[in-house]
Amino acid sequence: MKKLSEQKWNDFVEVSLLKKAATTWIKNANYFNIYTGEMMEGNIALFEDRIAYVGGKEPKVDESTIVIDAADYTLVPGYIEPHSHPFQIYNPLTWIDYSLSRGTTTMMHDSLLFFLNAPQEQMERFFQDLQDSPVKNFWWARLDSQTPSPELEARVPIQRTLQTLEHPQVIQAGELTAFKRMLDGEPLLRERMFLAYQSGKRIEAHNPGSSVETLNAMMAAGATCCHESITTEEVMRRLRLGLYATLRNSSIRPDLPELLQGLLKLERVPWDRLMMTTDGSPPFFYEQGTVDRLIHIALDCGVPVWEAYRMVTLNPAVYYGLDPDLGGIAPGRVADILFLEDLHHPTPVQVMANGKLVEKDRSAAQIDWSSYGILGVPAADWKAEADWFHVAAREDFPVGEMMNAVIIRQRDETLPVNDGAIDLTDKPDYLYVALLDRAGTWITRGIVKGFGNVEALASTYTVSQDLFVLGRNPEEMAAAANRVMEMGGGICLRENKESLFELPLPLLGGMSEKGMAELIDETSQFLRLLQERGYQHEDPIYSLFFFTAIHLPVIRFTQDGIYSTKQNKILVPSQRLR
Ligand SMILES: Nc1ncnc2[nH]cnc12
Repeated sequence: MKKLSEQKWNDFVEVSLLKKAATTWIKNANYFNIYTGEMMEGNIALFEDRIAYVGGKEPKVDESTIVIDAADYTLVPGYIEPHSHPFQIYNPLTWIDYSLSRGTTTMMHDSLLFFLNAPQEQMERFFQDLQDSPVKNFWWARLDSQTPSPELEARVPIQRTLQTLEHPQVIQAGELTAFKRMLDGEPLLRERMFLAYQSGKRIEAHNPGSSVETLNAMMAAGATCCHESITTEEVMRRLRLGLYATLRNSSIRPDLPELLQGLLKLERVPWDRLMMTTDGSPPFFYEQGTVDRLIHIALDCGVPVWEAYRMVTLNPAVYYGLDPDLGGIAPGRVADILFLEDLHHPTPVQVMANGKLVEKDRSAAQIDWSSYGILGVPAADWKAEADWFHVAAREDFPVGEMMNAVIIRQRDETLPVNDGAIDLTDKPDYLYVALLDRAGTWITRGIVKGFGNVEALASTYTVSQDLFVLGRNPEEMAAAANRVMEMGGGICLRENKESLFELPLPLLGGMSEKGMAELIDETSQFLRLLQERGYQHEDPIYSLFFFTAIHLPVIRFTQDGIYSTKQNKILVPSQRLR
């Protein structure tokens, strides 16, 4: 956090001594003391963006002091999202803006999108320019790309990891999804992890299902927190070893209620080592709120009020070493203050960030994304054709069977054949799928079971940044792929020879510039359309995103072909298109 100049610091101390006029006076304040769990009454005096005084006395005022009567409200500190992926259809600006409207005043963001797409200088300039935002934005240094694409991976040289770790806005390293490769001794990952360890910054692990032994090794390597618990036992396993645990409620892992109910059965809950996150869900998931919804859920589960608020304010501030500046309504802290109806309604009526009331209905700033290296999808000089999507027959084809939205198991099957190609006519729950690069030079073809019954769906929204196409009708799959490229990236669902749904994603083929409200409507419609066509998992948007991610088991679609994470090998190779 920025420090005050000596002059400002002196003025600040004078305001706190009640000798110099406050710039803002919040009077009749009923505020929640996050340090003690007490409701307090009194006055809050600000000097510019900071809280100078909290107590029973009235501050000194002058004609320029802004006076806010808070008698009708309960005040709590601004919320902290400790684990944000700011690029899931929304872009960092629209995501930050929406989160702010729901009370989040500090965010820790994944920088993956910049790592993979923007040069270091442009990424750092973006970090810098975002400092004018009312939200305090911090970043993570990504240690692995999750992508099987060697070209993308090559954009994160070791020097870059080091430079990023040294950046003052970068508060942690991780999340390390490739933990197994790191523990197995893969030199590049070991080297990056060592840099993270040496930096002294927090290191976010990503260890689903890991044993005590694996967690031991992760902690020896430097990990300090993990957000991957899906049972109460896994939460406790982390806490017992001394890790912080972040409880997750996301579109693909809406685990929070169960985790909390399990914790509440324990004799003693180490609440101060817990945080909560929404883990970068797509827009439709945020209709009822972001961090504010996490508090709602916690209160509904019977979590004591103090603990529910602490997990998204003081605890993350302490964990990240920011508590002298953030996480409470207290002298010296940044004036991030939420005006609530009462503690049982965590969605704020009014948000104050950096000592200023946030205008309602403000729209996110417009910026020239290209100046930060965030470009569109280049126009295609190729057209997909139906026969690109015919899958050559073979015995025991490794069909990918979706176990949930993102976990795909291998199911070897000999499928019906017509003219040398797999014929799914009598297999309504199966789809042809293909991954091709945006330049139309290679293609990986496969079969997926359990996504539903769609004629054609194409998406540039993928971790590997290629084009993923799936469906039952190769003609229409070609049309959907071509349409998505014509749109300059996005998602297109086709049926009966027309587009049923189109979502242009002009930023890298993965993000929109539209505001959150619009994106909530559009992605809700997409979810509904797919559910009507038999999609039974939680989130088709994450399904599309993660078909190409290699940190999830088992069948993944990559540039080299259909890949098994279990066998660590290509099962069906890709083919050149031209
Ligand atoms: N590992 C991950 N990478 C990118 N986005 C994510 N959203 C949730 N988990 C993610």
